[in-house]
Amino acid sequence: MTRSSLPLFDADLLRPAVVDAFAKLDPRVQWRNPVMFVVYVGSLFTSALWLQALAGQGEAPAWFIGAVTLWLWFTVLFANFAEALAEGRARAQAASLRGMKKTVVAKKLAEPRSGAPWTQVPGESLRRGDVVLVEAGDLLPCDGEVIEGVAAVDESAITGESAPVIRESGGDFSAVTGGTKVLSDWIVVRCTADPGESFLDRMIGLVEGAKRRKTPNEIALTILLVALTLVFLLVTVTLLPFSIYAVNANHAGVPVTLTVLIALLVCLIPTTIGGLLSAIGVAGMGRMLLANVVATSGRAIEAAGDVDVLLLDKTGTITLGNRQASAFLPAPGVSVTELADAARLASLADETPEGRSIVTLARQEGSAHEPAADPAASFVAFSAQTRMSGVDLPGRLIRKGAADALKRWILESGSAWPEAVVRHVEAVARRGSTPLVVAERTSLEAGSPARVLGVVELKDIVKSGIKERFAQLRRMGIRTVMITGDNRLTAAAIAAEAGVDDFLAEATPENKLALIRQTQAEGRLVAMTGDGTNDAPALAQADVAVAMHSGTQAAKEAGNMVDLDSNPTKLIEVVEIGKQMLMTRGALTTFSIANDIAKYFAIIPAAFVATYPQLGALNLMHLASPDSAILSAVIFNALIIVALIPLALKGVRYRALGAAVLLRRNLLIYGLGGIVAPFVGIKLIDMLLRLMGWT
Ligand SMILES: Nc1ncnc2c1ncn2[C@@H]1O[C@H](COP(=O)(O)OP(=O)(O)OP(=O)(O)O)[C@@H](O)[C@H]1O
Ligand SMILES: [K+]
Ligand SMILES: [Mg+2]
Repeated sequence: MTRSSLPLFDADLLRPAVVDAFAKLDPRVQWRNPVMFVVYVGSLFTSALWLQALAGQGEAPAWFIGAVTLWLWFTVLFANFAEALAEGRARAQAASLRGMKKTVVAKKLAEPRSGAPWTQVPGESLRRGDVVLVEAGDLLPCDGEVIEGVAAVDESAITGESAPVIRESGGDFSAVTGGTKVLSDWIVVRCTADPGESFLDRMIGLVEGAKRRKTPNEIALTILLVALTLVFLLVTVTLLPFSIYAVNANHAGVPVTLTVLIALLVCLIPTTIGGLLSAIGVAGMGRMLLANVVATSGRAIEAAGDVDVLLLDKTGTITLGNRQASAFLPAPGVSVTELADAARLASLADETPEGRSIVTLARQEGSAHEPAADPAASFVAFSAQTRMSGVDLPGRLIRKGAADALKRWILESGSAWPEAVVRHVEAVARRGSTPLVVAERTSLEAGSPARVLGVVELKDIVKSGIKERFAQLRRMGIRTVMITGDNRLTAAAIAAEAGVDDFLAEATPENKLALIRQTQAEGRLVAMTGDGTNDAPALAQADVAVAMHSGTQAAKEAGNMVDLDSNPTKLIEVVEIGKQMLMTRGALTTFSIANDIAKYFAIIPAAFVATYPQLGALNLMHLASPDSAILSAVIFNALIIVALIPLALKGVRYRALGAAVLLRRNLLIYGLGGIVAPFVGIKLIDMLLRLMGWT
């Protein structure tokens, strides 16, 4: 689902933004933005000069100093306002997600199991590690992980999707989010976040000014802007002695005033981009939320604009991930019932959806005897490293798992790997299903008798519409690679069906991590989309890491974005938003610097015509008077910030064109626009001032 965009200038957001613009006059806030800090100090300076003028000792007429001062303060306030408005919008969007964060009464369990006594506590008192019981009709009091039970959960408050989802312990569907509602049955949940630290809270922290950090690109741009500011500061400061010297040498003219010098400085430094820079970044986060993506890192949004490779996990990301056992294919000489019985024994303690579905299918296939809970049985849990699970009974070890893992296990015993099983495995894999081989040994000693019992087919479905979306990513210049723990044949079948560019099969979490590191070492920016706990290390390493909201808590913690729609191709939007943000920043920087050219013509002749009358010839714009020229330039400089707020908040339009074409287009529009706009704007303001009788 996509949330509807807020109107750009919503009355409910405008008022607080205006108040906030004044609150941001705090020098500690201003200090964070060096370019605007110069304007801030300049405004303080001219304010003092104005007071002096009111007292009758002004360097220029009080009305002139007063008017310049007023517009310098407006410049600071407009920049503050842009930032406050962007923050307000992003906050409002986040609040629409947090709307359900009401006070919830939690049933806190004394022990981490169902049936333990519970006490009622307020949801805010819960800490990481606390265990709660959530029953039908209850709201989830915290973000957490299901450790027992299965329930249908209404997550519409977060995803906007009305169909309930199943949340259960064990597999990749165990994460639950605070504020969502359990519709049926019950679950025992371990809280994974302290109050105020859920991923939604972190995202909100990111848009709040106080906690926001500059991204690497923002820092680089800020350094450039500061360097420019320093150059202009130096130029302006040295103009004063020159002016005084010229007046003394010629015994004629008047030296330039401090007010004019400060006005000149503010007009020349890159205030347009300086004033809008943080608004552009915050607006990017807001746009992510509109796409139903909660970003917890500004740096990741920026990196998204430059992504080269997208790695995706298969199960749960490209496919629906609800792998269900659909058939038993016994080895020669083994009956279906015998295979079903063994598979069932090996799955009794397997809490993954795969394990549970095997038990269900075994019952349907006539595995009649309910295996008694054998006190001597010890269960071997599934792990992404071993890629198998099973049970150890006295004199009988049963395993089920990936074919290559089981093959190694069987060959260790010295037994053969039957050809018939290879054929079953291949047939299942070619259908895009996951084959699980079931086998048994009498002991782990080499040479102990072993037997392969057959293959269980786990069916999964490729999410619809995915192929077209991958084609779109290809057009954007992004390579898609599927990485899966599954075997090569299944991987190849799913890769072909989904239309990815490449795949890596039989991958362990270490392999996934290694692939990302290697790709990054080649100088490429890597995005990763995944849902499972075993994807967490890879997600933590990727530059842009989008965790599926349907996935595990571990995946969400490791990623730097969560897609509430759990849509693997959401990266298309994420990339577009990233590119749009980078382009907006570039466009406004170009515009801001191009602006200077016109300002030279407007303000320099005006500032120094009193000192060097010959400069009058440079008054190409035929402005009314030197005072009017300077004031018009200052007013234009302030108003252009307001005029560009919509562009900063909405972003320039992104089109899937080549990078070079885009750059040329933007240079033309914003470079040329930046040169022309002030000539027109300053002239108009000058005429208006004259009409109103100000100058
Ligand atoms: N419960 C289980 N018991 C035994 N073996 C399993 C179980 N679940 C999965 N396997 C086997 O282990 C392999 C890897 O596991 P898993 O599917 O979790 O890997 P993955 O790296 O997350 O890949 P994917 O992209 O498919 O999610 C599976 O392909 C399957 O052969
Ligand atoms: K400027
Ligand atoms: Mg997985």
